[in-house]
Amino acid sequence: MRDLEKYKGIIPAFYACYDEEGEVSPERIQMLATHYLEVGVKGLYVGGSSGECIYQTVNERKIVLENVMKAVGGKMTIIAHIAAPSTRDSLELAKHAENLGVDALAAIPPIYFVLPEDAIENYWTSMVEATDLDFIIYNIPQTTGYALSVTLLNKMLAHEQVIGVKNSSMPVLDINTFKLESNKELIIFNGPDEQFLGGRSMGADAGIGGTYGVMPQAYLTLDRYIRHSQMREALDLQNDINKIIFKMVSCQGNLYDVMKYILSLDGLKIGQARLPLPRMVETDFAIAKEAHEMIQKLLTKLN
Ligand SMILES: CC(=O)N[C@H](C=O)[C@@H](O)[C@H](O)[C@H](O)CO
Ligand SMILES: CC(=O)C(=O)O
Repeated sequence: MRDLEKYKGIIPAFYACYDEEGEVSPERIQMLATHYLEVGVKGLYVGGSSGECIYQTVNERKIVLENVMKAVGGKMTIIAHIAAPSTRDSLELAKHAENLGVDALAAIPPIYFVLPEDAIENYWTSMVEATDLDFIIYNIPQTTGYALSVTLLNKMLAHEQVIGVKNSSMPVLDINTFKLESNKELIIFNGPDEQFLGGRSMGADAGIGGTYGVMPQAYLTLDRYIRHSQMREALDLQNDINKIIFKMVSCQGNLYDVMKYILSLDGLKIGQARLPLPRMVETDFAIAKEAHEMIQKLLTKLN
């Protein structure tokens, strides 16, 4: 039986860290990873959507993971997202991640071409077979165009290494369905941060999220309320979190660019989001500052 306890908690999706020229910055990666270790989150999810993996070369993705591991490896749970457009590159990243000693691999389905389900199964299975690591399916239909079926989930769960799903589809019912219809005990990570409470209430064991990185303490508290069945407090806090997310996404610039700017206001400089992700426009800066103030107020209230 694999140890699933090490995944049960708050796992921020790690942001891409660039220098002022837009190059992957080893120093900034180590600085940001160390920051999250000090905040006390359970682990990090490296190289996913928030890590801008889609816009990075295989070599850059390796540098990112190497520096995360250098800073916090062995001190927190590390999940490496290793899906790349080709199976070939994904396998290279999988083996590299295993050599670095990460805890688990995660992968989206193949992107761009709409492929039949058996091609998706083959893609994931090659990654599972490439290493001995735990493997997490990443279900995010709104960006990949493929919604995980219970049939494929159960085929994948037949592999001992496949331990669960990071579920970013919007229906909370999907989480519940995967829990009830799966043929073995599995771990489910809530994806949409706006419904962390909903996902956890309907069976998610943990969370991996894109906005945890700008307010990890808020999600740590929310997770604690849920574990202690303080549902009234949990809903109030989820609402406070959502007002901040709604504020951030009201910017024209991409959410990742906005969150990087917000982190920079706290001295955590990790550059800008990579194009073609839209950068912040002039009017966004005041909105992002407001979001930053809302975060500070919330954290003060929680302390
Ligand atoms: C579509 C998407 O990227 N979803 C992320 C992961 O599940 C979430 O963490 C969002 O970043 C978050 O819920 C903000 O909308
Ligand atoms: C947002 C998220 O979970 C990701 O980076 O994939």
